[in-house]
Amino acid sequence: MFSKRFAVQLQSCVRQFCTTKCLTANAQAFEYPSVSSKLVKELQGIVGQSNVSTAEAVREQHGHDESYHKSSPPELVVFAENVEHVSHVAKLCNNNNIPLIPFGTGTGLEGGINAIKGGVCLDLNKMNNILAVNQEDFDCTVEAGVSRQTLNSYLRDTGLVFPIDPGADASLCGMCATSASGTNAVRYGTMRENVLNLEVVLPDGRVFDTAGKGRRTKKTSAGYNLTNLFVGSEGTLGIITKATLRLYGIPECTASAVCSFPSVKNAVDTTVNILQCGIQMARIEFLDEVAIDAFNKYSKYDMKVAPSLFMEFTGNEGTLAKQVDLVSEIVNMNEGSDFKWAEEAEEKNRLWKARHDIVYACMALQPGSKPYSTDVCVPISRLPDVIVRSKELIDAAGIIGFTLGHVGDGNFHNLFLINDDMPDQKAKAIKLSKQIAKIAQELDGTCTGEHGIGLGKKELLLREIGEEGLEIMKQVKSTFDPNNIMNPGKVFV
Ligand SMILES: Cc1cc2c(cc1C)N(C[C@H](O)[C@H](O)[C@H](O)COP(=O)(O)OP(=O)(O)OC[C@H]1O[C@@H](n3cnc4c(N)ncnc43)[C@H](O)[C@@H]1O)c1[nH]c(=O)[nH]c(=O)c1N2
Ligand SMILES: CCCCCCC(=O)C(=O)O
Ligand SMILES: [Mn+2]
Repeated sequence: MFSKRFAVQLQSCVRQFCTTKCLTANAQAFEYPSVSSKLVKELQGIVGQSNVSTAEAVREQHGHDESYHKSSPPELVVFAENVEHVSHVAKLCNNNNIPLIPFGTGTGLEGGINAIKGGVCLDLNKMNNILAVNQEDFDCTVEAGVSRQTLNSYLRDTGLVFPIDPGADASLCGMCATSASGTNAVRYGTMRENVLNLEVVLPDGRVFDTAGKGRRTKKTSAGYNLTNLFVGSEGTLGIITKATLRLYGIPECTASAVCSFPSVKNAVDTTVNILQCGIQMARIEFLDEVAIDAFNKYSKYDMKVAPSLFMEFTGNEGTLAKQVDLVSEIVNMNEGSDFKWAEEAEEKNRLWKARHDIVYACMALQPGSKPYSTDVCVPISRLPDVIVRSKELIDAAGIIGFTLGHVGDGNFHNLFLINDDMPDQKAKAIKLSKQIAKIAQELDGTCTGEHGIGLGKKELLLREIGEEGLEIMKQVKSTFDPNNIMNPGKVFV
């Protein structure tokens, strides 16, 4: 008798053989079988007919995120309503060797959802219940489709907030999957520091909780950190169906300010000085003069067109005043000027919304274009060097590039606008972003602080962690996903 394990291995060899044959016969074919009409019927049997769509418009909508990557629609889209749906769909795809791509809200910036190997897109938006808010314990549990703004609206009267804030209203489990962050990370950390537990469905249909069922402690030393294995896994290991997240009390007082500098270096040096003095900031964001120009035009501001810092201070009345005085001194020391304060809640919200809208502000300067953005992160002392060098490279390439970022974390972006009619511009953007990522890596940094690897940074991941590191990651993947059906073609070269 064959053991079950041997049978699985044999099945996998047969598949590989068939795949090779299929590819030789037809260079256009995916390395996976197409979804058959029998499988469509079986999927309909699991989730109901109305939750399976092969309509072109629906497939197209699920074939790309907000990045420049060419759209690759899945063969069909399945809408899951509960974890049982997810489990049965995963198992069926796994048994038939069909690629399965989890879909949050499609706001990713690295082509994470593009179905480059065909298969089934699993849309989780219908799983949109907020399952628990434990006010005394500062945590909550949400289903996969709940977005960060929906959660924060729900929390409005509790005095609590979930602070991780990518510019888009992304799904919270999508944010887990990309290890997202945003302007608040300098104070609250990224998704990695704020996820207490995840419910995950593996490709074979097994459902498990990464920290153990119902666990929601701030600390744990119990075994391997499976929670953080899934944070940043970009849909390549399993489907995250629930997340238990940390919440925070809304600070008693906040104040926001902007100020301008004569050069990029002055602005970035200011950031480094503030952090080196141990001043706890809630936000320190940088926008260069090119980005400020777009910001003014799109959001109707009249800031000086110069490298600028956007800051937020939090505390009580006493501590806030002290922090503000210290920061003002550091800003003056670095020749900063034009301090403008936003004190009313409405004005503060307008300022930070405008900051979050910056991608759209830049895109409005060249309608019809797509954003191509870098996302490097370096140790804070290296930040002035890498930002100045990236801007020099952009100027030398003769392309418009916007520079901005979460400089309080050593994380920043250069944004280039890409248009199909401008292949030259695209080639320059690709070359520049590789150069900038390599500079960051040489300065002990990473090619992605928060957007992930997706399709565009696979080579850079190899460069960053080396052959051995990548091989170990692949071994981890094959433990969870031996048939390589979970979001194939992403993350790994
Ligand atoms: C204007 C604007 C501004 C920003 C950003 C985007 C845009 C359009 N982003 C990027 C984006 O919002 C971020 O990557 C989100 O985490 C993506 O969440 P979605 O739900 O949209 O995931 P989306 O559906 O795009 O999927 C992203 C990846 O996660 C996987 N995935 C999604 N849901 C999953 C699940 N439940 N289980 C397993 N895998 C899943 C997908 O398969 C894919 O690989 C960002 N980001 C950031 O970190 N900081 C920022 O400041 C910004 N700013
Ligand atoms: C130049 C900006 C592109 C960055 C994309 C969005 C983002 O992460 C942000 O911080 O804004
Ligand atoms: Mn960002």
